[in-house]
Amino acid sequence: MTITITVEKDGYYEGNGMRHEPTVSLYIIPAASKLRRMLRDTRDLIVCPGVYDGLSARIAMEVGFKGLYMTGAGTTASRLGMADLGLAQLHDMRTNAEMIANLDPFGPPLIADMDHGYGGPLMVSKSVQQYIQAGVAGFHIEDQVQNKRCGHLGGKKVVSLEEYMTRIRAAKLTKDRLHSDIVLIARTDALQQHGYEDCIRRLKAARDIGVDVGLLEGFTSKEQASQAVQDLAPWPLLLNMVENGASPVITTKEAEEMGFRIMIFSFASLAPAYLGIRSALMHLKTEGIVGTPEGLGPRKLFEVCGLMESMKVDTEAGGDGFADGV
Ligand SMILES: C[C@](O)(C(=O)O)[C@H](CC(=O)O)C(=O)O
Repeated sequence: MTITITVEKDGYYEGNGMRHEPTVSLYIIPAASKLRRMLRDTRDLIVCPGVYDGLSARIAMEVGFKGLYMTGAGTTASRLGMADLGLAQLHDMRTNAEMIANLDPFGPPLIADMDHGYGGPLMVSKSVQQYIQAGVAGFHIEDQVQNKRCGHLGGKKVVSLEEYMTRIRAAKLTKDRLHSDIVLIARTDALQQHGYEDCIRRLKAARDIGVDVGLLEGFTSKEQASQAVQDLAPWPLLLNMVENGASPVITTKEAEEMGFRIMIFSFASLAPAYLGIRSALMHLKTEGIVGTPEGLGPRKLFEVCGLMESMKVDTEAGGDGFADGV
């Protein structure tokens, strides 16, 4: 059966000879659909810097990245002041992701860390539903045990393939039930404990359930990274580049040549923030002044955070809050 739908200029559409009111916005493309289309319609590597709060996300958008990645390590460090040891819960992760994903409705899609899904299949389902409702475009879910840790630390443990697949199935079923385009990314941390072949087995099992993208965490060599792309082709793979972590340094150019489709840089904002803040505070301690470069006053920082757009909204609505500027 062929259904022809004609969308009219006013957004109404015709179907079965009748005019229908649009039930979905024709103007804002959901971030999940945007990301899905980027994966499907281009061959480009989608580069997503890791962001962990509103300011780091705003900076990444100012620089013009086409995608963003919300790091769980960064979220845990900035919201809880703790190390990436499975301490952030669904609430911490979802509220952070929701804020970042909604900073600019026309902005870059956000891929978010979902750790192990925060529990059994029921919790995974709840997590997926909340990420969808938060406007997250894609997320990765892994096979580490509940007492998880950063993928670039030693001593990681993973659950059995069977248990991991219950998480994956719960995620896929929830996505389908909610008719969401959210991009599912299966991550395996099994390399340390079980070796490369087991990782490929786990990722293939996730792929066969209908997961969109694979992530093998903690490659130990460039050859291994390249091999994984070939072993799983044409299934798209995501590369997590953590400089000074467990893996060799791989640039975006090299990742693109290897055939990766998405690349995240988990510590892209967190490490420079540590260096920048520490150096400024050391200066304050020793010199009695922060020493902020000229031009970097409150106004500049607020501009990065949408000052002009906010003023426009008020003025267009007839408000006089900014009649005399700021
Ligand atoms: C990708 C990751 O899950 C993250 O939280 O950003 C971390 C990054 C890290 O802690 O090195 C991970 O790789 O486990």
